[in-house]
Amino acid sequence: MLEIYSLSIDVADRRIVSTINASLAPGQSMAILGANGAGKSTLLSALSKERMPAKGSIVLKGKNIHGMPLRTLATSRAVMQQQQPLSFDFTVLEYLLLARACHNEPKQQSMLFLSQVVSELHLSDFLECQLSRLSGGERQRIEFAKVWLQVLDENDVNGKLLLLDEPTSALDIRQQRLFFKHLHRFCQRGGMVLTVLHDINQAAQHMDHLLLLLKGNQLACGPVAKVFTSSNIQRCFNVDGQVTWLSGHRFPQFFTHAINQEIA
Ligand SMILES: Nc1ncnc2c1ncn2[C@@H]1O[C@H](COP(=O)(O)OP(=O)(O)OP(=O)(O)O)[C@@H](O)[C@H]1O
Repeated sequence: MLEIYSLSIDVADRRIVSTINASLAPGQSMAILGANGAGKSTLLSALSKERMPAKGSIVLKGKNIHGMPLRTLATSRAVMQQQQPLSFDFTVLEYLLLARACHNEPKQQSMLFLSQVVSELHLSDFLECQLSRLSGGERQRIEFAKVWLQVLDENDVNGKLLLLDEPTSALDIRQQRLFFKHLHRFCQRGGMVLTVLHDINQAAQHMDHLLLLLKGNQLACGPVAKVFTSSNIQRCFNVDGQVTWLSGHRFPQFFTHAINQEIA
């Protein structure tokens, strides 16, 4: 379980995120939505312990993450940033193996877990490739495999947390669908996913819960059906439009009004 209590975050002496309260149970997924500059990445950086909050607490499996030994934290949650800098030109295999550094295990064991993830995410063909020669979308698929591999253990991914910052930004439409299929499987096995997404309709289709941020404040948080409303989305993004439940679909979608209608 992930619990966030009254979390506020300052950056350069300015309050960027205020009083966030949310929770995520094993098996659940949540998207953080909001306009550019709303504070989504800042919130994610505090949840990953990269940034110290000004107020509030973040509790993972009943323990405050700020009192947790680093190895426990590293094996309990993994973070996929928007862009990972390349320090060395690893092969994909070498790069993925870095994810196991926090597990005190023989290399043979690391290789077994790696094979499991690589086969599940259909990445076998990339293993011998140099990371620097991959396309943006291919690289993003490898980064996703890396976070999955980091938290995997004998109990699979039960109770483990993935924190993802725009994980589909470079993926084509087929790869996006596959990505959400994998994410769904991760949650079915008791994993938790908290992700920043820019595509609000993708979030409404694939996530269980949404956290809407408006200028660093929590505008709404809860199940998609409750939170993904025309008024919330209009307010959150300052755009005219309407939420519609299309027949034959079990999720809502937001359609903006024609641009000339908005201007008029
Ligand atoms: N290092 C920093 N120093 C000063 N201000 C910062 C710093 N990092 C972020 N900010 C400010 O914090 C606010 C929130 O930034 P953040 O990156 O969290 O937004 P976001 O919702 O992720 O935006 P986007 O959708 O554009 O990625 C912005 O106004 C940004 O200018």
